[in-house]
Amino acid sequence: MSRPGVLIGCIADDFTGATDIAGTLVRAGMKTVQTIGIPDAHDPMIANAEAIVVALKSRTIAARDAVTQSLAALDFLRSVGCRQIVFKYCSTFDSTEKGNIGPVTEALAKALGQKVTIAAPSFPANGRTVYNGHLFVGHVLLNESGMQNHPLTPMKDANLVRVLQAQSKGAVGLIDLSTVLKGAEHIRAGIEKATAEGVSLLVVDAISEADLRIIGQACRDHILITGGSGIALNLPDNFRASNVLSGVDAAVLPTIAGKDVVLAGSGSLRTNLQVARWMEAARPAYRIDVMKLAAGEPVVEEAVAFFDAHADQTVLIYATSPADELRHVQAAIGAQKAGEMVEHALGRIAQSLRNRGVRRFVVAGGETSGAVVQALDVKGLRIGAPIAPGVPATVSTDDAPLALALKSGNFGEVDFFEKALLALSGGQS
Ligand SMILES: Nc1ncnc2c1ncn2[C@@H]1O[C@H](COP(=O)(O)OP(=O)(O)O)[C@@H](O)[C@H]1O
Ligand SMILES: O=C(O)[C@@H](O)C(=O)COP(=O)(O)O
Repeated sequence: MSRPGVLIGCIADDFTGATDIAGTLVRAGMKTVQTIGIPDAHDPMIANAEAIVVALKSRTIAARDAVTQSLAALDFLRSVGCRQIVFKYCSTFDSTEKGNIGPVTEALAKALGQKVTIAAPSFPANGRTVYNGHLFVGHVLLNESGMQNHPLTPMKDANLVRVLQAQSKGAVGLIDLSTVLKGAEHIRAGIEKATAEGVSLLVVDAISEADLRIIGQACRDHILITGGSGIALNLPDNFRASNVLSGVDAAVLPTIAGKDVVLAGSGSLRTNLQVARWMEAARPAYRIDVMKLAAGEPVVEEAVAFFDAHADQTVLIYATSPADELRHVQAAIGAQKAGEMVEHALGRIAQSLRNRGVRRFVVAGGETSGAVVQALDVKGLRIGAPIAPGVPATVSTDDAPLALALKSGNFGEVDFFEKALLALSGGQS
């Protein structure tokens, strides 16, 4: 069988989200490459890919910039022949008050000539489900899950129809669970009916992977699909059904020798627990004091000196702090500015540590991962086996490869850092 070319192209609005969906496609048996930004169409790293995930850092930037970047990613993906496009955003629908999920979806749909587009953020493996248009995290509504305190994208409303409507020009509707449970034909009929009524965006309920599978089947012919990584789990099946996948084992990565480090810039509840667990085990940890950073003190140099002083151990360098401390810092400095300062500092620290022989990086936080990966000048990632749901091991595609675990703030069990370090060093996680 001749190589069918790239089948699925994803545009991810942050870097951990990108590795999440890339890992999902790999698990589903597709040879997948994650690019950091938009590569050249002839870049050798994408030569044998069946799926390409373009990682953007567009979740919290101005909506018009997010649209421009996403359309450029779309142009690239179409130029290499992608047959289906997935716009991947967060399973907790992270967005600022002014976007960007609505504007980017509408711009992509317009460019692709698609009248109605689904929004399916549900990710049951990580406890994110959508019921009657409301997003739950575990047993609680999104706005009670800790996400209401997110440093950059506080989510204060769990009603996704309302949230998406506030960001969109077109009308937003709902395909509810009772329709999903009746099967793909009923979902298609529901989509057709909504389209006839002038709806152009449809939040779709899903509380299980089985629901997502049916939705994937129902939207087999949609050239654009949007959602979390859960929706991608079954998309490869649509291509498998037409016998165009190579079937090669997609997840074998080389082991990367060198030192390692954990960098945490997420403010999420789960990362706070993971940091606490590290300290309970009395492992070395350096806390980035954001007020000192803002005052121009040499925090980056201190963090690097801390690393040097613990040469025979793995260190954690973190800015992660509980919600009340975060609020205090944000009130003093401003949320956006504080976030940028922390990201910049962690990026510089990552550069210095690479110069000291660090080759394996565990990074917590989506924006944080974006900053670190860009500072390390990584251009692409090969995707390996999962360390936790939504977090695969990865190895950069360059000549001096780095091993990276890019973790969404809220993903992973409390011992994730240990597991990730083990997985990146070639051990079993
Ligand atoms: N102590 C802190 N004070 C202010 N901002 C912080 C602090 N710690 C982290 N941040 C910022 O909060 C943001 C966290 O976002 P992100 O890395 O995407 O984490 P998550 O994956 O949990 O969303 C980043 O911009 C980061 O720089
Ligand atoms: O869908 C998800 O939950 C993740 O893939 C994701 O996008 C993570 O974003 P951050 O929590 O900002 O890392």
